[in-house]
Amino acid sequence: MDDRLAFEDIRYDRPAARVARITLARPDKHNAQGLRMLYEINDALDIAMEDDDVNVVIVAADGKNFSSGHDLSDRSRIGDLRLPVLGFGGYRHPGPQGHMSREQEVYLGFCWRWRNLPKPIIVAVQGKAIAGGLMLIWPFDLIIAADDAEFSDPVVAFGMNGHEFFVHAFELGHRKAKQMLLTGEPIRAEEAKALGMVNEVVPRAELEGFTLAMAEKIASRPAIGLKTAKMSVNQSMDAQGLWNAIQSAFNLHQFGHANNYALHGQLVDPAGLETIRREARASRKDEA
Ligand SMILES: C/C=C/C(=O)SCCNC(=O)CCNC(=O)[C@H](O)C(C)(C)COP(=O)(O)OP(=O)(O)OC[C@H]1O[C@@H](n2cnc3c(N)ncnc32)[C@H](O)[C@@H]1OP(=O)(O)O
Repeated sequence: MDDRLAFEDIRYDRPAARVARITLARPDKHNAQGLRMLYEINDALDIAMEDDDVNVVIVAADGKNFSSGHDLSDRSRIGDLRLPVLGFGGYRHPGPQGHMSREQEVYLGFCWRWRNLPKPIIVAVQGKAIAGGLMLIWPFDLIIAADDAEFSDPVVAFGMNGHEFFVHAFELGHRKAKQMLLTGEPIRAEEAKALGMVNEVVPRAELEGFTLAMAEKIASRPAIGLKTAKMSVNQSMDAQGLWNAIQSAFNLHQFGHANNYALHGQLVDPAGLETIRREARASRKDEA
């Protein structure tokens, strides 16, 4: 057995011929993404890419919510878990310098790498995908949403511009991107589909089966056609300046952390967390 399959925060399985599936498996924390989860996803994607019997990958999540974003309680450090795979280096520098290196590795680096992998990757989303949770969705190719899915990036409340893989305007159009960021409010599944951000919306109970059926259909096609079609669409977005836009926003993101560091002695404005939690509680009351 491949040693890398001994995962803790995800599962890797093969639910159908030529289909691999990665499942986020921390439902008690709403699939908050600590370093371990991010490195495990990266390893699992490597396994799927190296396997010539896999044509398509599904990314799914256990539990009520797809992901609550970065694990705000994670105190592990790059190098505690395994050697860095992208090697930006400088992770141990204090303050914003080291923080920027770490975010280049585990957020920007991973997301851009995942976005450019040669096989199609389909994400199945239910419940909330908050801030960094979008980084486990937007790098991938097709998005199937349950009818209860909602997408938000409320981190302006932390004094930040948004999460680190800044493709918001490409995903939503510039006006909706601004609304999402400036208000912190979620975009729900049907609206996300109308905006072209989500491919299909299905009842929650049908999410797994629908996604698997689509994956099997795609997986029956030749790998070279899948790879070149994916690359061609990606390159048309590259030609519109996607990568340059992402990097510019990443630099502003680092400025935001440095500013918070200077003002609050930490990388985010601590008042923001309470704002986000209060608004999440209020939205649950509205739903009840
Ligand atoms: C640039 C920055 C990017 C980022 O991604 S920053 C992170 C942004 N995300 C958030 O701020 C999300 C905060 N979490 C929430 O708003 C709520 O949670 C939810 C709406 C997701 C769920 O609410 P409910 O159903 O009431 O569950 P619960 O009691 O709040 O959470 C259950 C357990 O999950 C932990 N948890 C939730 N989100 C995170 C997280 N992002 N990082 C670490 N832990 C998290 C809690 O603390 C708690 O834990 P325990 O059971 O031990 O008390």
